[in-house]
Amino acid sequence: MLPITLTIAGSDSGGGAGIQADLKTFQELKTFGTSVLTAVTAQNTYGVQAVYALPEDFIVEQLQSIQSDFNVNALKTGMLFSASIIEAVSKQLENVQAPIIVDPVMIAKGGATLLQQEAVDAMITHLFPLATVLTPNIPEAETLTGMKIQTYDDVEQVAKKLLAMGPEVIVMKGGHFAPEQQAAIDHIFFKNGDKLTLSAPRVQTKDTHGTGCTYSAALTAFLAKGLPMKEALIEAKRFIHAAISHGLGIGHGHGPTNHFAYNTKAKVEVEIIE
Ligand SMILES: Nc1ncnc2c1ncn2[C@@H]1O[C@H](COP(=O)(O)OP(=O)(O)OP(=O)(O)O)[C@@H](O)[C@H]1O
Ligand SMILES: Cc1ncc(COP(=O)(O)O)c(N)n1
Repeated sequence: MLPITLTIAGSDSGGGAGIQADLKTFQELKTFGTSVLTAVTAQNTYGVQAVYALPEDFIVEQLQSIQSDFNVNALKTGMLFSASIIEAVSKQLENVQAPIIVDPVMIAKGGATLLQQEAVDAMITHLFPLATVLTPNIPEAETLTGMKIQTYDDVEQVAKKLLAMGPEVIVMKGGHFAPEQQAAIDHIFFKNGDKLTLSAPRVQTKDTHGTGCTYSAALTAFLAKGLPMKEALIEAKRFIHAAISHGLGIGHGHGPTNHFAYNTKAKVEVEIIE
């Protein structure tokens, strides 16, 4: 049976992030992608020009349509925008057995707000207890914990605080961490105390629009296909690295990543430290 994936996220008219990045990734990884739209953005590679959030009851309606018909094997959340959307979505996910990947999207590359300030608390209270994996970038992890991250020790302390909020796995994404380093390193922490570090060469490119969305969508797809957690994390890192390495040169700002690359280009070895 074809694995079924679901993304609950915002639309990016520019096609590089949000629902569009998620569905492209789901398709490339041979899963059947479904979607629940939370908001629509007018967006391109320069940034976000406008945001229109959908009414909560209509978001719930979409989710109920999927839940009443499909056996979703894994799902992710992306842009959730407001406290009321987070509350409505979380309530609907309470009895879900499939893995839930929470990408705590807050701010777009150009600085636009994709999560209202007061929604941060709602995310921690209502959604984190349901999360299997949480995938913050460094600024998001700082906002969620009120702690500053400068060293590896800080990364570990922050991850511990996030684990205490409910998720089983925390992926501290390294795109924003130590950009002078030659590597893009993700530090992963498990509830049972295990750690996993995944490192790949840092690519010098401005085409990184949608990296976070694409990464969490790839992780969702690999989990939906039944890969064990560590293997799914490693393959998702390979997917995003291929996508960043082979930019498409689309648009005039921060271009999208290449969702075809994992299947069409030679694979880069990811360094795995356990
Ligand atoms: N220049 C780069 N070269 C290689 N890998 C990268 C680069 N930038 C980010 N990554 C990887 O991409 C994934 C997403 O990380 P990142 O920290 O960029 O997420 P994000 O901040 O949510 O995305 P965005 O910046 O698009 O909002 C991680 O695995 C990270 O290591
Ligand atoms: C609709 C939408 N959702 C999410 C992001 C963030 O994208 P990313 O963090 O992957 O660059 C975005 N720019 N637009």
